[in-house]
Amino acid sequence: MRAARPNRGCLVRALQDGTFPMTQTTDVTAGEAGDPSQRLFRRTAGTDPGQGFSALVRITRMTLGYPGRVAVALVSTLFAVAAQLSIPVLFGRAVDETLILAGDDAAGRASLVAIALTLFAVSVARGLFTMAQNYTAESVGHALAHDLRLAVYDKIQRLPFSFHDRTHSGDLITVGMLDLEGVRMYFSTALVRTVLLTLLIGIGAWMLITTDPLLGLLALSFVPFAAWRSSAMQLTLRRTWLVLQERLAILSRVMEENLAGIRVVRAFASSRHELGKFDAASAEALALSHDRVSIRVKNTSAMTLAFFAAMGLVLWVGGRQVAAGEITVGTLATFLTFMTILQMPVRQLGLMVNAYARASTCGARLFALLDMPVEVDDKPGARDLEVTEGTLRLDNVSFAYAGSDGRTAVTDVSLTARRGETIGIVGPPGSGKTTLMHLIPRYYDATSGSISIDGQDIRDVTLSSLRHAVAVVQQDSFLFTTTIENNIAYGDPYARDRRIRGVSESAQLHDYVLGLPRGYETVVGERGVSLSGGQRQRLSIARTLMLEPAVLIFDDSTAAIDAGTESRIRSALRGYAADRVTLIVAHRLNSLMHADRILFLEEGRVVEQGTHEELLALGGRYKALHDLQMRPEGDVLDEMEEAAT
Ligand SMILES: Nc1ncnc2c1ncn2[C@@H]1O[C@H](COP(=O)(O)OP(=O)(O)OP(=O)(O)O)[C@@H](O)[C@H]1O
Repeated sequence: MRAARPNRGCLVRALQDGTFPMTQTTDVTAGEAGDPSQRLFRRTAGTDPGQGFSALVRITRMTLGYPGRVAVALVSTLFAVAAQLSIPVLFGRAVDETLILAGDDAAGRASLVAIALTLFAVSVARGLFTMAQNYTAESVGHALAHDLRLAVYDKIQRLPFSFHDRTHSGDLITVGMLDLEGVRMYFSTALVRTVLLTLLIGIGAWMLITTDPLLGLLALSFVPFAAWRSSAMQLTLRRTWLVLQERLAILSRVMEENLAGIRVVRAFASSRHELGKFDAASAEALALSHDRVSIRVKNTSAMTLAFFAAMGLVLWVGGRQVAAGEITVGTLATFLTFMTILQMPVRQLGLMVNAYARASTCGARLFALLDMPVEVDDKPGARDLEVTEGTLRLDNVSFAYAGSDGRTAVTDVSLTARRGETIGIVGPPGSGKTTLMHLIPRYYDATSGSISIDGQDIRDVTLSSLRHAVAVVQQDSFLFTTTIENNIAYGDPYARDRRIRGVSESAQLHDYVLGLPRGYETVVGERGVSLSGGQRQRLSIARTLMLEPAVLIFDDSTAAIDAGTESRIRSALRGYAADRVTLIVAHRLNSLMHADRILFLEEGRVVEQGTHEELLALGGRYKALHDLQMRPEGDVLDEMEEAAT
């Protein structure tokens, strides 16, 4: 019976409680319980205050790595504040001078002109210093972001496969883009603005209060309210922004999955169901966006009201004082001008508070990623692998994936393969063939036992030398969006054309490429010419053949190639295989029955091994598989029908 489709309400609820129906790998919370590092990527999860504070200290220290630019930014801020504070004073004096100019007083006029010119010069200076402050502060942020971006990229390259198994690539990209942005803004929006606002409000308040305490307090009365509302607004906006980010991430994953699986969606006529998922995610994002606009509008209006109320009070009280001759009109103008100047920075105080909050959480997440241990890495003092005899040896190798509760995917596998030998590995799906192959180039480290090449334990040699010596033609043949030639020469960008053509011929790709209008210059990959599965696999084989490794692994990499082409590839590689150990994982026995030895894996263990003939004579699992594959299809179907009746 077909399960009922979830209605829209269910989908919205599912989005809210994080149980949105998606594949396991796309669920942001997947694996979180067993793996604390995954909490790193929950954007709405709170950061430990201690971690947040140490992140701020660390960003500040990193910022000091650009002392010249930091000094220029801070000095420019000081001068910009000084210029800004003198504007209301000069303006007040200009007003008083104007009033004194009742008669045609030449000296008074000259003084007014001098004040006007000074005011102009101070305004220009203020503009120039503010420009220098903004430019240098931003440039410090960008330089820091550049360094961190490289560090994040480098880290992602070095993090173990087990980490990538559990982590959605979109989450890593988010850390590398959004979190980095939060850290980038720290110096200009948090630190420099703190200096600016402290000086501006501090010195300004002192100037006003010493001039007239009552009027000064009235002029500053809007500051605490505006600062509070602005900070509260920004922090609320930030919280909703984080939720919005998660909603948008879900939206983009729904879209990504739909694009990647467009054929499945169409084939199952599920467009309406998929549209429902997308609609639910989008409606959530829309509702949040409305909330955000409403928060912003309400708070901005409240701050404007507070400012004009304070201004009204200053005018009322100040006007009475002017009438009573206690202060001059110029002094009142100074107070009003100062309020106008102070208004914008105070209203933006929330941005500063937000910049601290953002930098602390973004920084904590970013540093958690950067500080993550690289499980598979070079040992201190590791030496390059030296291949002499070219012998590969596995001694009682076992392996369990992280989070598998100790259930081993590979158990006690031992094997010795000498140069020139070909070893076939066969077994039912999930029996551990790929896992075993991934232990040899150290994509994962064996949980117990050891693997060595020419007597050197692979954990004692450098990873780069090991991966030059062990090449894997993967199950999934990933192509870069570039020419066929560049894709083949990926492991050796300076390879001569002749060599590229040679490996392409061995992989039975050459004739196909020559048939393309642009030949080896044809661009492939996501947006280029689409190659068939078999052509992609042949390209992937050609790319690996460029490496001249000591151990060559074919991980079910000829499954999409027809038997005739595969046999031609095998013949072409005969000489090549004589110079190295070749391991062939395959489901089709035709692909490996020529091997010198064949291992039959079941539930991670080698249950049978020998040559093709020996295994047939043994009459065990290999023979059963052989009989199944070699029998005419009709016989198998008859047998299945018989079993069913
Ligand atoms: N990255 C992973 N994380 C956790 N478990 C995994 C991972 N990859 C594979 N496994 C599990 O390890 C076991 C062996 O998988 P493996 O891919 O090695 O089998 P296989 O024999 O190569 O299968 P197939 O023939 O289908 O390619 C399976 O139970 C599988 O679910």
